[in-house]
Formats: sequence, C-alpha cells, structure tokens
Amino acid sequence: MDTERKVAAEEKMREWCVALPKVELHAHLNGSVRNSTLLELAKQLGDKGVIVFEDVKDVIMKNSRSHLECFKLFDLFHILTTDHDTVTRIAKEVVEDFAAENVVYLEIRTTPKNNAAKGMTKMSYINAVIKGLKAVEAVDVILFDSNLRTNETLSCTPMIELDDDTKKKKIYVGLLLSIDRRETTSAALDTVNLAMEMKDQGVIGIDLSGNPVVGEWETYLPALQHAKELGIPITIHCGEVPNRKEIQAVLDFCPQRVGHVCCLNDEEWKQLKSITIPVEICLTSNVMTGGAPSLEMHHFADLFNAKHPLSLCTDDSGLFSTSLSNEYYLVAATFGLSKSELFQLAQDAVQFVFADGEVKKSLRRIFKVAEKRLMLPAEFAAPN
Ligand SMILES: CNc1ncnc2c1ncn2[C@@H]1O[C@H](COP(=O)(O)O)[C@@H](O)[C@H]1O
Ligand SMILES: [Zn+2]
Repeated sequence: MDTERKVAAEEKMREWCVALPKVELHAHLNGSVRNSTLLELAKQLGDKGVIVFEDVKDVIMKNSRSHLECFKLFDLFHILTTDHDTVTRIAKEVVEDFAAENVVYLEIRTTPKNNAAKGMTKMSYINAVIKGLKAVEAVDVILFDSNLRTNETLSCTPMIELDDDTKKKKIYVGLLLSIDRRETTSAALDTVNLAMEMKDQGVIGIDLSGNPVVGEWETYLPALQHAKELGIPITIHCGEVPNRKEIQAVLDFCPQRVGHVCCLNDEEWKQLKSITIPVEICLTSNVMTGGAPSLEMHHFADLFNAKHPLSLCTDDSGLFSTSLSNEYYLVAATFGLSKSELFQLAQDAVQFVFADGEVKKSLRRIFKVAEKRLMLPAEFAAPN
C-alpha cells in the first residue's frame, strides 16, 4: 500500500473508532478537563495574581508525564478547578466531550473535596458535579440511580438509534467517589458514607486512587471494607508501581474491578487470572507514566489473548491528550485487532458496568443497533 492510501485507511479506521459506541469505566474528572479550559482558568488565576500564568502554561501543554509530574499537575489542576462553579463547568464539558465521541455509558470518578476557603464540603463538591451533568444540553444525560430498576420510563425508553439522526443522543452517566491515598481513615470513611447517602443521586461506586507511592493499605482498608459491607461496588488502582504488599492485598480483597495491573509478578498475575476480576486497561496512561515499557509491550495483549475480562479506558484524557476512540484505534494499530474484535471488546465492557440490569439491557440494544451499521460486510474487507 502506498503512503497516501495507508494514511487514508488509518483515517477511516480512526473515524470508525469514533463511530463505535463505547463504554468508559475509568475516567478521572480532573484528569479529563480540556486543555483549553485549563489554560483559560490558569489565565484567570494569573490575572488575579494567584499563579504565574507563564509558569504553568507549558506544564499544561506538555505531552509526556512521569508519575511525579502527574501528581504535581493534579495539585495545580485542583487549584484551578476547585470552586463550585468551575467544578460544575468541567463536569459538563467532560460529559459533552465523551458523548461527542459516542461514549454511551460513562462512569466518571472524582475525589470529593473539602475546601473551607470556598465553603466547599465533600457533599457540596459532588452536588456541583451533578449540577454540571444536568446542565449538558447537547445530549440527553441519564444520571441513573439505585431506583432505576423501578423506573419504567427509562427501561422502556427507545435507546439511541444510531441510524436515526432525528433522535437526540443519550449517554448514561454514573459517579464513582474516589478515595485519595493521601487521605486519613476517617476521611476515607466519610467518602464511603457520602456515596451511600448519595446513591439515589447518581453515585454508584467507590474508587481508590492517588499517587501510588503514597499511603498505606491499612489506612483505607476500613473504608473499603465498609463499602463492601454496604454493597457498594468498588474499583481499585492496582499495581501502578511494584508495591508487592499492596498488590497482594488488593487481589485478596477482590474488588469488583481493578485498574492498570502494570507491575504484577508471575504469582500475582496467576491469581488475577484465576479470580477473573475485570481490568480497566489504560494504554496511553501506562506508557506515559512508565507503567508499561511501550504500547507494543503493554500487558493488554497477554490479558486479551487469555480472554481475561477487560475494558479499554482513558484514565485522564486531558492529562494524556487521548480519547477513548484513540485508545481503540491504538489497540487496532498496535495489536492488529479486527473491527469485529474491536466491536466485541467495546460491547463486552457492558458486562462490567456498575449499573444494574436495566441499564445493561439498554446498552445491549444500543450495540445491536450499531452493529447493523458498523459491521456491514464491506467493513470486514481489508483496506486496499
Ligand atoms: C495516572 N494515574 C493515576 N493513578 C492514580 N490516581 C490517579 C491517576 N490519575 C488520576 N488520579 C487521581 O485522580 C485525581 C484527579 O481527579 P479528581 O480530582 O479526583 O477528579 C488525582 O488527584 C488522583 O488522585
Ligand atoms: Zn486512574
């Protein structure tokens, strides 16, 4: 194939990955903010003399990031974003961005923050996020809750007809509350209790995240245990760094899902596979932070070949300049997956969502409709 035709084929594949309905299970709110919004916010704070805009501009626009740089950047992002109106704005934009690339189900995770100076409590922070989700106009946002099972209008709603442009697009959104590894046991417990309190307002699970070289498993265990006892689904960042003790503890804890699993040794790998915990795979994030040596050597291939349950995710689409469509494209380009394998991968992620059966049913219908359009016989033909 000459270069021109190769470029055209790649472009077509990228478009196909955008058109593919997708399920996003691992996206941090503050890591998914548009660069343009961060720059605008930085400029405003620069004008007020709170930060020096020129110092942060290059940091925001930089592309490759070590773990240390990431967490320094998050501290900066939190200075830029933590007031109620800004939280509302970024939540709205993040959902709009995912919906624009045909993400049909989104679990967005965020760390509830107390900030006395802004009159912010963990609850008011999450309410500001929810306000942002409700402010989205470009698509219908279905913020589902634990009552959804009994909500007839939702379960009977005809879902996105991808071949019918007259229908407004829909996106299901659920919120996961993150425990930051820097937090105390009592702060972590507050987050779990908040999740319980807000379970009828779109909060559907708990996440453990934060700088992987900070904190001790014993500190968050009581909160995670409490969440388990309350029946709240849990996902845990696991093995971003080779912390043997914590990786073992996470596998023994057996959460509903784990993220990353980069630095597992043979024994841990065996255990993960035997208990078949679904894995949230974040290719670009892992390569950029050094959790995986390269795309080609990413552990996606091993898990995929072993038919281990997994789902492609972005982690921090803003921070790492990626999108979920791009992650699917990278899998095709790097590991040679066909369109039907990519479609199956996207569709299989429905099994691992924290939403209940009615939402899953609706998602399956979306994929069925999309299959007709995306998997035409011509789509199977090799590009020439
Ligand atoms: C790169 N890999 C990662 N590993 C671990 N934690 C991460 C992360 N990326 C993001 N976070 C967690 O999410 C927060 C930002 O979003 P929220 O303020 O919660 O919306 C970060 O401060 C960190 O705690
Ligand atoms: Zn993450």
